[in-house]
Amino acid sequence: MENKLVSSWWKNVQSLPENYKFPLDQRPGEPIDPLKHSTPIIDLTTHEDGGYAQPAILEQIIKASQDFGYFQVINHGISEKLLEETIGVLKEFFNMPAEEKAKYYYTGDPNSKCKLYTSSYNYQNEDKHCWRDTLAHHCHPLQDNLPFWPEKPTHYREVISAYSIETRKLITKILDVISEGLGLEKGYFGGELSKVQMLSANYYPPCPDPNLALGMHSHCDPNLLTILLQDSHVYGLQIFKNGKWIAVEPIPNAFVVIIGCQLQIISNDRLKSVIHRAVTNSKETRICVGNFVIPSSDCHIEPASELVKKTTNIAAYKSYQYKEFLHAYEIKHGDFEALLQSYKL
Ligand SMILES: O=C(O)CCC(=O)C(=O)O
Ligand SMILES: [Fe+2]
Repeated sequence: MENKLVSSWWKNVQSLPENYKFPLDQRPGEPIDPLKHSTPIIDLTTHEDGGYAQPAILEQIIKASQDFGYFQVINHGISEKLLEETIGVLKEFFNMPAEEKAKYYYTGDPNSKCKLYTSSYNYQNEDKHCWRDTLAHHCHPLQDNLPFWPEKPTHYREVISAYSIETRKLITKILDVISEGLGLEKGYFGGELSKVQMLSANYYPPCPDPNLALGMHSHCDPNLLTILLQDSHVYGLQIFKNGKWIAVEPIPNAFVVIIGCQLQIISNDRLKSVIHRAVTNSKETRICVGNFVIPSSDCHIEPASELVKKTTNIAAYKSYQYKEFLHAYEIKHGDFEALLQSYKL
């Protein structure tokens, strides 16, 4: 079972196995160079009193979330050391011997609290596999979830605890700016809307033929908001805009913030959920650590009534429970437009 993990066998192959070669229409192709494109980068430097150094932050975040559905944040307050340790301990995890990783291998048990899998949860039924392994577990509340995390590498729990606490603070800060920008009360996205926090770390080893393979399929994130920590210099993330794939420049120590489907719906289409994917490269391993803020499964979701009242007065989406949306997402997540359409009023 454990030998399926690409992190355990990629060094033994010279060419890409057939079941990793995607059909022509799904192959990566040449993305648009990010440097020819205005990537939204937002500086979160704060004054001593906690206020932002740049007064325009609110408008910048809302504009980037409207126009792109994603942005990058720099000077966010999380130490470089912690970010390096986080990437480092995850690299160590995926580089452990196959027998050690086998303890966490996902066997299809939906109750397992720490899942290590390759390509997707649906490996058995896939026609083609993605060139990646993923380690996923919940991280909030910390004390309830920590006992299920990997015990090795020995400093995994210490580093990832600190990382989870710091990223939750940053996410809360960003969500507070978004709520203010949308004219909603402070803390609007707290409580049930952001009850769950999940870490999902992706490991993409060097791929023998990156032109034929994919690291992660094109998708939108079904949750509220995601922040991604990328390896400091390895390209891989791409976003889809105006019919084209654009590479997202890896900026050292920055986070990529991705607007999830729930934020698009709650904001009544003011903010956009971005379609994105990951490609591979032949030279370097890439790690991308995702932190997903997720509503509780019973949480009722609908366009925020205060926002609807202040704007069009017409809610674009019906109300539903988050678990219903997630179920629909699992069935048709490749077709983002159809998914959102099915919730339109
Ligand atoms: O590896 C990446 O850059 C993409 C990760 C991602 O989109 C996800 O985990 O949902
Ligand atoms: Fe994603």
